[in-house]
Amino acid sequence: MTFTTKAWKTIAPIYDDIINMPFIKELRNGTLPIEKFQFYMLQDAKYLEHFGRVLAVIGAKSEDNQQAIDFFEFGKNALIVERALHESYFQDFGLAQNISIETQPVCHHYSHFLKSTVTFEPIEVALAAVLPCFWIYKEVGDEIIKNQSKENNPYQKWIDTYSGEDFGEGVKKAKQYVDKIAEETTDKIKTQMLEAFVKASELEFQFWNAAYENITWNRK
Ligand SMILES: Cc1ncc(CN)c(N)n1
Repeated sequence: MTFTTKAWKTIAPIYDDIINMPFIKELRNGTLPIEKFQFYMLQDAKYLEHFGRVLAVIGAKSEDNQQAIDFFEFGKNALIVERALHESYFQDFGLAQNISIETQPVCHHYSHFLKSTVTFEPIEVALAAVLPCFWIYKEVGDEIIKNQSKENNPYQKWIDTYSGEDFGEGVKKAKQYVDKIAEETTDKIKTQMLEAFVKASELEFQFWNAAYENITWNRK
C-alpha cells in the first residue's frame, strides 16, 4: 500500500468530521455567516504567508531539482494565486487590504507547527506535514462541487479555486513526491511522516472550527 493510501485511511474519521462540520456545510449551501468567513479569510491570509515560506524551504532542501522547482512554484502560488482570492474577497467585503491582522491561536499553532517541522525534522516529515494543506482542500472543493445545492453562492470563487484543475495538478504532484520519498526512507521516518500528516489534518479541522466558533486569544 502506498504511503498516501495508508495516510488517507488513517485520517478518514477526521475528513468525515470536516465534511460534516457546520463551517463546510454552510459554505456549500452559501449560508455561512459572512463574519465567520471573514474570520477565516483574515486568518488564512496570515497562514498563507507562513505556508508559502515553508514550501520554499522544502524546495531549498530538496535534493531533486524538479522537486525543488515544483515546491518553489507551490510556495509562489500560495502567495500569489491564493492571496489574489483573498484580495478579491477583501474587496467584496469592503475590507482594507492593509489592515493589521492578529494571528489567532489555531492559525498561530498551525503556522508554527509547519515552520518547526520544516526546520527541525527530516524533509520527508515536512513533505507529509504540508500534504493535507493541498489534499484536504482539493477533496473538500470536489465534494462541495458534487453536492452543491445553491446557485449564486457567495463563496463560489473559493469553491472553484480548490476544485479547479490547476489546484488539482499541484495536489497530484505533491502526493507523488510524498509517495516517492516514503518508498525511499526508513520505517522510523515513515512513522513520523504519518504522525505529521495526521496532526496537520487535525489542524485543518481546527482551523475552520476556530472561524466558526470565533476562537481568539480573548480570555473572556
Ligand atoms: C489553513 C489552510 N490550509 C490549506 C490551504 C490551501 N492551501 C489554505 N488556504 N489554508
